[in-house]
Amino acid sequence: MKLGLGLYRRMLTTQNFRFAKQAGCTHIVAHLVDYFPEGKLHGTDNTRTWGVTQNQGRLWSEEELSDLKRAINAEGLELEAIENFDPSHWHDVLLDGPQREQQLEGLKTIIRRMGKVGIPVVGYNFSLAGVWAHREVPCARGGAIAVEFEALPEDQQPPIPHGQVWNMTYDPDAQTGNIGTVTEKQLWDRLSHFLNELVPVAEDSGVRLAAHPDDPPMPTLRHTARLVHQSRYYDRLLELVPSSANALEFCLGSLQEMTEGNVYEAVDHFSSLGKIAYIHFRNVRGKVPHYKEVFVDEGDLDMLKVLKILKKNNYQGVIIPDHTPQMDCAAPWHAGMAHALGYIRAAIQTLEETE
Ligand SMILES: O=C(O)[C@@H](O)[C@@H](O)[C@H](O)[C@H](O)CO
Repeated sequence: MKLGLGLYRRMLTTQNFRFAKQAGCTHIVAHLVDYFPEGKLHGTDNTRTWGVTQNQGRLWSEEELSDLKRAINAEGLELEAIENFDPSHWHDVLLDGPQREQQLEGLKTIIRRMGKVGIPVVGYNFSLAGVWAHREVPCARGGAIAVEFEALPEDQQPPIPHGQVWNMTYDPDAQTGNIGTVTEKQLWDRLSHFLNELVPVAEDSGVRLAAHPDDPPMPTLRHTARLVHQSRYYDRLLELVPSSANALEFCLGSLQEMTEGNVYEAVDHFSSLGKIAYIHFRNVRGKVPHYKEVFVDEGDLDMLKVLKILKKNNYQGVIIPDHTPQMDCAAPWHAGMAHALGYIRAAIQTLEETE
């Protein structure tokens, strides 16, 4: 098992690479979409989104991907994954819009470039409403600020406006109105087309596509269906296009928030199949429709038990904390991460010693 750190676009700096190295990480997961400029997962509602996407008509170039990899390698770390496509690269893939085929070609180009540069994984979240309706509250130990989700009744959930998807605005000049209702069948058909097109290219390029489950794992949100809101839907996703390149960005927190299934069994099942590309290692209290994110050592999930199962199945991939509560100090994000990384590293070392 390898320890990694996820860094948002504006945090991809030498200083943060060193921070990761100092905390015992060997790998970096890089977010290239410019959300979270303040370096934390923040709340979202009708008025607050993840912002406007910055890459309209501009695919990530081979040069910028290799520059990033080089900068990370220079600090003695590996670049394991790019997490999330930019909505400006694939909004019509998600929304089944007129530019769908052209955008799929763009995604293929990105994957080929990643393969050439040697970045082995791209994490994606096939979701229309995205990570929506979290509130920032002091809900973790000692009053640490973290996010809480409490589902609004369906009729109070605002539909997704035109020009917006996955909680970001890709077209600030879009006409008024909204995308209306999207059914489960429509969404699975869109995913199926996406995977059929992309998985063969990923396979040829030596890149794995890794699916994030729904966060929050509600069956619908903002009148649009969700895909993986129970762990069994991960099986359905994998069966659509069987390939080693069709894999999972396995988010323990999201799985624990689901109402059905057993997370330990899911960890056992998907890790024994070799389907986990990398892991979001975070903890929560509660389940949908109401849960809170908490420190890794105070949630409902027994994180050590999870690691033992991974070890039993010889999981060799990367584990990142994903996000943590903010700690009260001059560097709230870094302190939260250092705490989680220290916890995971100690647990992995202990498990390795007992071999
Ligand atoms: O990094 C974060 O803070 C999260 O928002 C992500 O884990 C997110 O859930 C995934 O990237 C999927 O969009």
